[in-house]
Amino acid sequence: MGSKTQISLEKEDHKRDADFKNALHGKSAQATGGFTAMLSKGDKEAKKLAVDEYFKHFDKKSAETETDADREARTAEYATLTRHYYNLATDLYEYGWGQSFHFCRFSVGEGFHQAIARHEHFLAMKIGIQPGMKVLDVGCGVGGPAREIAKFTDAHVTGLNNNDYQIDRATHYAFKEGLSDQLKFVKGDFMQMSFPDNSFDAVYAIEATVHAPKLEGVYGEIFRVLKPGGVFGVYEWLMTDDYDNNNLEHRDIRLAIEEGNGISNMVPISEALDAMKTVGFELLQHEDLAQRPDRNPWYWPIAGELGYIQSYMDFLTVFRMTHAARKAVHMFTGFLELINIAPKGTKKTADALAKGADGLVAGAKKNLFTPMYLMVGRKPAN
Ligand SMILES: CC(C)=CCC[C@@H](C)[C@H]1CC[C@H]2C3=C(CC[C@]12C)[C@@]1(C)CC[C@H](O)C[C@@H]1CC3
Repeated sequence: MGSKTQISLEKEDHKRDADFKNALHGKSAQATGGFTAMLSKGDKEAKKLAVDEYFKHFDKKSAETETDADREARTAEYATLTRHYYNLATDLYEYGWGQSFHFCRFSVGEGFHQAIARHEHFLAMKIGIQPGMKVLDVGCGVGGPAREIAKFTDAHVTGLNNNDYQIDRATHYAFKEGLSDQLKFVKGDFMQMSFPDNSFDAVYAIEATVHAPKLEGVYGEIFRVLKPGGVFGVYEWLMTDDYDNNNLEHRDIRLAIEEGNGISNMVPISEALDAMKTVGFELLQHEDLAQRPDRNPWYWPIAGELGYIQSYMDFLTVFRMTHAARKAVHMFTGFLELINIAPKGTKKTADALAKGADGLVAGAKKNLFTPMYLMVGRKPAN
């Protein structure tokens, strides 16, 4: 299951990606919410291409029949796979979850958005962000965490992202919140960053580096751009020690998580720890936060277990994640495709996300998977 093979990097082409974003998303990056954005897309052919490019890696594949070559084909195209995944999934994420694309712990009585923000503050605190620092957010999504951390710490945050549409969304939200002076969003592959050596005071990554074809590659780049003495903190998606690659049910769960979440190859905790040390970090802390004895488990919103709701406001947020609401989205998107309002592939994407969510819940309940393995590492001072 570990990835011992050497990975070659995908050649970047920023013009091709920007042209594709314009064709697929048109002006929808300025739309108010995820659902409105979903319905105001551009070229239907571009959508078909994104769907084909993404699902070619998963269609007709199963844990039973999958070969090493299938996995290698996915990791070889890690950047294209992830870029197209987010071309397809971003609007649904915003509609169903919000603008911070990550899970979190929940304390007693805490509302959904408050818990999400606290998870971000916790990481900012762990890496010691101070006012005025230059901080890098690796895989910044539409910038929810970067905005929260900029407001919370008064630092300057640069978000790095491989998806042009998400960069447009992030830039739009930062402008709307009057944060343009504190935030900047940059296009790029985190396996081959364009930043000079030693350019950031601190770096964080929230549930993003799982998209890397090899953790050593992305952690190595983070180590390079971090100033000596600077600290890196990450919430990593990993398979736990209970995961057994010889168990078909376990492999089924891992593949469902990978397909529903744009991941080419998810690795065990040991591989992440080794990668941190190999690239040179002095490991200050590592802990699976999913193992803390919280009354409400991290996965409860996507499990649709409404009994865990802690405030009336959360009902509206979490209702969208229940099986009933997912089914409604499935039927509605199917209908919109039929009458030619939504481009083909919208329903297929919604279904893959729902299947991925079931995989996440099954993985969590069987303790095979964690989305919040915290690692904090320091780059030694010269
Ligand atoms: C993909 C990675 C590495 C991180 C994203 C974590 C979460 C924000 C997403 C994982 C599964 C997603 C689903 C949705 C929103 C975003 C996630 C929780 C939906 C609830 C969006 C609305 C759809 O109808 C159902 C989705 C299920 C999965």
